[in-house]
Amino acid sequence: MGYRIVIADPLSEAGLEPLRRDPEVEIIDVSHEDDPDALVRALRDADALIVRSRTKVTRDLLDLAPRLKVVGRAGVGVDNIDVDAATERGVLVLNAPNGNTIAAAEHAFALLLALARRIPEAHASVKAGRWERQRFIGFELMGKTLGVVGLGRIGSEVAKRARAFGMEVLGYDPYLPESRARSLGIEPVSLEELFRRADIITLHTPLTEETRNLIRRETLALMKDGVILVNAARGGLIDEDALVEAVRSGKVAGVALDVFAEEPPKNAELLALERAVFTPHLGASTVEAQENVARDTSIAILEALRDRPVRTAVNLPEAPSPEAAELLRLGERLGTFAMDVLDGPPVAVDVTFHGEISEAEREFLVRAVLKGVLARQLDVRVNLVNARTLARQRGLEVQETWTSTSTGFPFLVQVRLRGERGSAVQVSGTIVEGLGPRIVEVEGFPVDVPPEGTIVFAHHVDRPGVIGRVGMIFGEKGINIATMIVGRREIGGEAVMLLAVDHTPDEDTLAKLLDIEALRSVKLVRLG
Ligand SMILES: NC(=O)C1=CN([C@@H]2O[C@H](COP(=O)(O)OP(=O)(O)OC[C@H]3O[C@@H](n4cnc5c(N)ncnc54)[C@H](O)[C@@H]3O)[C@@H](O)[C@H]2O)C=CC1
Ligand SMILES: O=C(O)CCC(=O)C(=O)O
Repeated sequence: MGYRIVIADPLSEAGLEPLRRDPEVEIIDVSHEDDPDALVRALRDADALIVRSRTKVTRDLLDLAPRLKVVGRAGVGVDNIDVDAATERGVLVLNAPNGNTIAAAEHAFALLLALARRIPEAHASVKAGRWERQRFIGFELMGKTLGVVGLGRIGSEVAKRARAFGMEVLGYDPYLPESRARSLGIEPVSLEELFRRADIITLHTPLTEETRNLIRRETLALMKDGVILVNAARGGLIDEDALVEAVRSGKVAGVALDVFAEEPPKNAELLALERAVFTPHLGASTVEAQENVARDTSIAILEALRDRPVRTAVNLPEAPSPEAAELLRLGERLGTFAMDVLDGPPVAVDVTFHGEISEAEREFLVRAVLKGVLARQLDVRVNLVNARTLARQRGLEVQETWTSTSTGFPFLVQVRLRGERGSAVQVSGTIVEGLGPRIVEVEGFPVDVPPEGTIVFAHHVDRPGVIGRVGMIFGEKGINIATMIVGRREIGGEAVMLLAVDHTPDEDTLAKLLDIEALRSVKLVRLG
């Protein structure tokens, strides 16, 4: 089965090489089409969509792509993608966050140096035949204090370069440990202190509700008179009207912008400012960065299409380990098992983890369990991306507990699915080295079965002859029993039976089983 991958925005041809050489991939490149319907037509049977920043991946656009599995952003910011809408539809969103870090950091410096040495104006003057050496007096970076807001990939590279220029570097990032800032030679400070002390402020945060209009009248008022501002992150971080006022009043002595609230910018007052340097969102526009992000996105898209863990997923936590696939299989099958055995619709899932299991593994397992529970009930595609969202939408309560109590297994995942009117099912599993996922407990009875294929699950009373009669019924129907596991707590007491069968028994066979007096209930579990 091939994959149809739509490319909506121009990307580096060299970076697309992993897709071009994959025999299973068909590329539909509409990036140079003038007709806006070309994208709509291409999306009808697309498996993946790759964008840079031009294409807006809206809820409506996603509705036109019923087969879409993944959207790849060849860059960092995903603010051109409606990630919530993608998540609801089970569409994975991924980005390429590492490939353009250096390009963006160097561009922030290019902007700052261009502003400091008045290069754009001086260049224009020379081109116009003038030689105005007295007009273009700049300022040096050495000894100045740079305030870096956002100390992630780009912010920390900017800080490194600033140190090399002999600048003192202050940094503000509420999500980064102070020790990390210090190890980069950055003095961690509050945002207010950064605003008060910095000669030059450069922004490197994503655009979020918290960072929108980070630079506005009130925050500008805190800054030094004659401050310099650089923004190569997102236009929405600055209230442009407030900025225009501050530049006109001299509060801000210069501004260098690569990004604008609206792109291309329409704010004539902003564009008319002197002591300003503007570029048309070029931060990531180097040959190297574009090749990097296109390659990283191509590789990640192929991983996603082949259901392999993706490190740069935006709406899915980072895959926990190379063994993630086994964990996912275990979680999903425990969910399916519980769902198939439960009487009536589920109202709550309690997932209890015992032993050594990381936070990332727990998150993946919970999503996998929910996927197993929900896939039986819903028409819509359920996957790890939308499992939590769908559970919430359907009012399925999810409780997670993690205890360090030893169970004899390195780790154990216990799923308790609760239904209406007090019904409940409990099933636990683990991964056994060399054997893979195993179900090791059902309804409090110890068992040991791989969560595979079709399983007949029965409650019975531990009496002689029951197992023989069950075997006979299957034999008469020509159904081979691959494995039979019986769990009991005491001789002659309540017991459970799990029979892995090679063919799915029909209703008649199940009814015959129920005729056995000692058999209390029989359920068919289909684990795929
Ligand atoms: N001009 C261009 O072409 C490019 C622009 N960008 C922009 O730069 C931004 C940063 O990119 P990276 O450094 O790669 O991202 P990153 O995720 O590595 O770093 C962002 C940092 O901002 C911090 N942050 C979040 N909220 C904050 C707040 N309220 N105050 C202070 N810090 C906060 C985070 O903790 C994180 O450390 C991207 O989100 C994107 O919008 C990225 C690449 C190219
Ligand atoms: O694709 C581009 O050039 C924009 C880069 C960018 O802003 C990002 O990666 O967030």
